[in-house]
Amino acid sequence: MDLCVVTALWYLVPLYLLVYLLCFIFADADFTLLWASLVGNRPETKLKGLVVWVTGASSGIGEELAYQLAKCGSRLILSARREDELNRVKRKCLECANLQDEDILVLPLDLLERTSHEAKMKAALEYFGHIDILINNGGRSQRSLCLETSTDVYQALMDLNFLGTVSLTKQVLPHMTQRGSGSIVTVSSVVGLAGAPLATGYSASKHALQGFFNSLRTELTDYPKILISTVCPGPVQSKIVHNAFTEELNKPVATACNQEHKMPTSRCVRLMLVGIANSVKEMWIAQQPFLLFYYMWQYAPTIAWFATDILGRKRVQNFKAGLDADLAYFTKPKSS
Ligand SMILES: NC(=O)c1ccc[n+]([C@@H]2O[C@H](COP(=O)([O-])OP(=O)(O)OC[C@H]3O[C@@H](n4cnc5c(N)ncnc54)[C@H](O)[C@@H]3O)[C@@H](O)[C@H]2O)c1
Repeated sequence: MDLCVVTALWYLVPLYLLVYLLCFIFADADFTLLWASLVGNRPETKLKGLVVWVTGASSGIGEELAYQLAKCGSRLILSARREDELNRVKRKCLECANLQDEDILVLPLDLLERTSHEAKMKAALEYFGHIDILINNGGRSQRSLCLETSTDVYQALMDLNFLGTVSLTKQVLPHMTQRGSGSIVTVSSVVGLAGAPLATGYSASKHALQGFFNSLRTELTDYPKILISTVCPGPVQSKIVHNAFTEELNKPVATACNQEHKMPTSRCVRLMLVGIANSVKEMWIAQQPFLLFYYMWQYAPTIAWFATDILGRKRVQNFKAGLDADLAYFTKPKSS
């Protein structure tokens, strides 16, 4: 081989690896999604005018989805249980975007009341005539040790996060297969791919969603214009810890401290919209060092087990010491 080529390779390969490493250190999403955000379709172009149904739109990620979708010019169906909160979100959408009152339908919905979902679907169709995108976002997390957690809590987590989502999806899907197009986007979690202590039931419900939607996607290969997408965020600023289940139903979380160390909600939602606009089937969204864990779980599970055992032990110790479980990764345990 020519000496010049060998010398060039000698310098280029480490340079390539260095660039790759730097990209990875500063990445906050998987490379497909980051690539789409650099060179792919812009949500402002692709989502304009589409009818998007968002569940869990009264706070956190769902609320931010409403604002960013409104700015993209999407028409919205906002669902959650509290109508007054949804009206507040609607008002803010109208203030920040160029939409008319009739472009946003407030449709209160309880994911647990599965018998009401058919009527909600009818109401949505009567209003807009069709649905382009369903974003299954509503859900609750968990902060409790398995040994102390009542089976009722596990039942409630599966009823809400899994069956509630499946029920609404089953209402919307026939409409999309009839039209031959549409997107069903489901907010799963990093714990839908891996496991985390204090979240055994939550993680199980998100794994169930992953299994359901991964299977559904392959069942729908005759409908190439229907997108089934799952979003797997790591820690994101929202009310999720405050609203989490504990060891007993109706027992509130004791310590939910500030969320500043987590990914800003606006960044998570921007990446989600980029993913939807570019038909990304699975999105990994997390800041480092959490993003590293997704890759380890995917490509080096033995190393992932080792690392999660160390972090998991610390998380449990801190939880028992009365510290916020998320923040506890970055702080020393205190007994008072
Ligand atoms: N914030 C995070 O760190 C994080 C990470 C991974 C995944 N997620 C997922 O993101 C989604 C949104 O959560 P968030 O972080 O915005 O939390 P959040 O608590 O701020 O919002 C949850 C939303 O779900 C709604 N909801 C709860 N129970 C409902 C019911 N029975 N019927 C209808 N709506 C109901 C709430 O009213 C609220 O609007 C959830 O599915 C959650 O599992 C969040």
